[in-house]
Amino acid sequence: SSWWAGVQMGPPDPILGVTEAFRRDTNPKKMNLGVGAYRDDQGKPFVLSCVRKAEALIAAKQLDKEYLPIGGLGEFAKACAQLALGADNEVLKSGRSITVQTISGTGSLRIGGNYLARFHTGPHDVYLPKPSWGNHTPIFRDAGMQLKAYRYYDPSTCGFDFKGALDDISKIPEKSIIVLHACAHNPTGVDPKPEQWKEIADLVKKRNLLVFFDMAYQGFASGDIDRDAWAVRHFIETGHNIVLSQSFAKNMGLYGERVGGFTVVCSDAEEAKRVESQLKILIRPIYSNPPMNGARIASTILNTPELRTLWLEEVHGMANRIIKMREQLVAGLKKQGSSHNWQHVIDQIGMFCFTGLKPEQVERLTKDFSVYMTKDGRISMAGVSSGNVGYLAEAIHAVTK
Ligand SMILES: Cc1ncc(COP(=O)(O)O)c(CN[C@](O)(C(=O)O)[C@@H](O)C(=O)O)c1O
Repeated sequence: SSWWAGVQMGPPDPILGVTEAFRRDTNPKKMNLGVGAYRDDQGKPFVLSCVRKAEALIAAKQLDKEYLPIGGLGEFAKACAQLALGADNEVLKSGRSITVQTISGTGSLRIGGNYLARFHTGPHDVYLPKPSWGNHTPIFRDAGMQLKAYRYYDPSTCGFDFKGALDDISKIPEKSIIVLHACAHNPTGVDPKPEQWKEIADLVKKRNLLVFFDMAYQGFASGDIDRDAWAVRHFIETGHNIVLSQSFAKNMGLYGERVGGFTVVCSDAEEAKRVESQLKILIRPIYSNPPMNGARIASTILNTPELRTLWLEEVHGMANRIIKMREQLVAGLKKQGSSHNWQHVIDQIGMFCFTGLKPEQVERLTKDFSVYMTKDGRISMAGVSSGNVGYLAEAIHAVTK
C-alpha cells in the first residue's frame, strides 16, 4: 500500500481557510473580513510608498546574494530592537539583549517556543489570554510546551476582564510563562489601559513569571509607534527581563516578505552573548539563515530618516482608516435601527473587531450575505471600506435584530 495511506485529511486553517472559502464565492457583494491583512478604501492590498522607495534604493545598490548570518541582517536586528524598546533604552545601551531576525512574527514565536523548551528552567507551561490568536496554541504546542490560559475577554461587556485576569494571574505557578499581546489584542481588539498594565506588571513580578510579549501591530493600533510599545517598555523599566516577538507584516505591509524579530532581554551583556550563541545553534538546523529581501526593506526604512518619517505617516494613515471604519459601521448600524449597544466596536483597537456575534449569526452572515469572517465573530476591520460598510451594517443588523 502507499506510504501515506494513514495520512488523514486535515481541517482548513480557522483563519486562512476563510480566505479560501471567500475566493470560491461568486457573489459580487462578497466581503473578506477574515485574515488580518490591510486593504485600502478600494479594498486593495496596500504597498506602502516608503516600501517602494526603499526597494528602489536597494535595487540601485546592486547588492550580492550572499548568505546572511544565522541571526539575520545585523542592521535590521538593531533597528528592530530600537523600534520596540526606544533607541535610548538602557537595555540596548548596556548591550544586555539579543535580537535575531526571524521569519516574521510566527517564526519569532516559534523560535521563542523552541528556545524556551530547550532552556527554560521553570514549568514549561505557556499561559495564553482567553481568547488569543489561534496560531499561538499550535506554535507553542509543536515547540514542545504545554498550553494554559488566563481570563482576558469579558463577553458580557465585549471588553477587558481585568478582575478575572488578575485573579487568574495571581494563581499562575512561579516561573511559568505568560504571553501578553503588546497592543491591538487579537482577536478581541481589547487592550488593558496603562493603569491596568501597571497592576498586571506588578502582579506578574510578584508571581515571578517569564513574560513573552507578542508585538505584531506596533504603530498599527494607535497609529503611534511609541504609544503602542508603552506596555513592553513599562515591563522592562519595572525590571522584567522579557522575551519579545515582533512582526513587520502589518505595520509595514510586508506580509509575504516574512520580516520579524525575536528579542531576549538578559541580565547583562555576557549573558546576552551566551543566549545569542544558543539561538544560533537552534536556528541553524531549522532554516540556517533568514531571507534578506524583506529585512533590507525594513532596515532601509527604519535607518533612512525621510523614509522613516514617511513610514510613520503611512502607518498612522492605516490606523486612522480603520478607526474611521469602526465609526462608520456603528453609524450604519444605528441608521439600520439596531437596538444593540455597539460601543465596543468603537472602543476596540487595531486590526480586529470582536463583534460578539454568535456562531450561528456568523454562519448566516456568510450564507445569506457572503460576509466572511472567523467563527468566533472576529472581523478584520481592514476589509471594511466606505464602499461596503453600509452593506455590512445591513447584514449584521439582519442577523442580530
Ligand atoms: C498576535 C499575532 N501575532 C503574530 C502574528 C503573526 O503574523 P506574521 O507571522 O505574518 O508576522 C499575527 C498575525 N495574525 C493574522 O493577522 C490574523 O490573525 O489574521 C494573520 O496574519 C494570521 O496569520 O493569522 C498575530 O495576529
